[in-house]
Amino acid sequence: MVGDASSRLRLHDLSLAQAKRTVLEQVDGRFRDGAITALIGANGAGKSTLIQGIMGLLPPLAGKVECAVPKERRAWLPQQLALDLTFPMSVEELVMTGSWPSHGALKGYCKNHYRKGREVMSRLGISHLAHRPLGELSGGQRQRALIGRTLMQEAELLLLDEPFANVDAETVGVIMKVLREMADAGATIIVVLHDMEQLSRLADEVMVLGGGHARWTTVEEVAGGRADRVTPLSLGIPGVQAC
Ligand SMILES: Nc1ncnc2c1ncn2[C@@H]1O[C@H](COP(=O)(O)OP(=O)(O)OP(=O)(O)O)[C@@H](O)[C@H]1O
Repeated sequence: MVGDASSRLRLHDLSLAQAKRTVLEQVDGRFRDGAITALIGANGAGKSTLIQGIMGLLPPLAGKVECAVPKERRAWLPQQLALDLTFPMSVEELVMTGSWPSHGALKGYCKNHYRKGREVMSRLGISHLAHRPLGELSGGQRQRALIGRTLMQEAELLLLDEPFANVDAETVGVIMKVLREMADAGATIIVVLHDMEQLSRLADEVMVLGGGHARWTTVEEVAGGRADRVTPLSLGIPGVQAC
């Protein structure tokens, strides 16, 4: 069942491949609306692959992704290394592009867009950087601007791939606060994380990838270093299955 109040993103027996090589098999699960799910696993376990599959950038080998979040409310923040932010654009211009998925890229902005853009930059503490070119930002400033873009978009499904890599501690705190506020407003958030301290601070639920499969565990299990030994859990969400 898809589209009920509790979970607008579900994976059914999902298998994904990169360059014809199977990376993940039979991944099942529901991602709860309003929850932050940490996606963890060793390098090469398939975390980015799963994110690409959920975003529809990688067609399934088998199974399916069911997502009831409208396309214009889905946002994906790739790893910073994968981003080319050298093109000539200011922080404000980047944030404003968050309105494109729902408003269109060619219509121009009205004063409400600009007001909202200013609010978003203020919330992230980057108002003073509004006219700074992206190429002149630090890693943390850049990440705040990118999160600002997703706020401008009013993202209801947000996938973030290692959002705290190369980011200062203050920015980590600011971004965590904004992500929690987005989740409290009902957004479904999935975050690839490597740092267990960040996971403990941020995550409500945890999906572990390894050996080509996924399983659900809890923050407590991961914090206790037992994630590799837990049996699949439903995390209290009826119907969640794990491999
Ligand atoms: N574009 C690609 N072409 C071919 N193989 C790929 C491609 N992208 C990823 N892979 C392979 O797919 C597997 C899963 O990679 P993926 O990037 O999803 O892992 P990850 O868990 O995100 O790793 P990391 O923690 O290092 O970012 C790896 O074996 C990787 O080499």
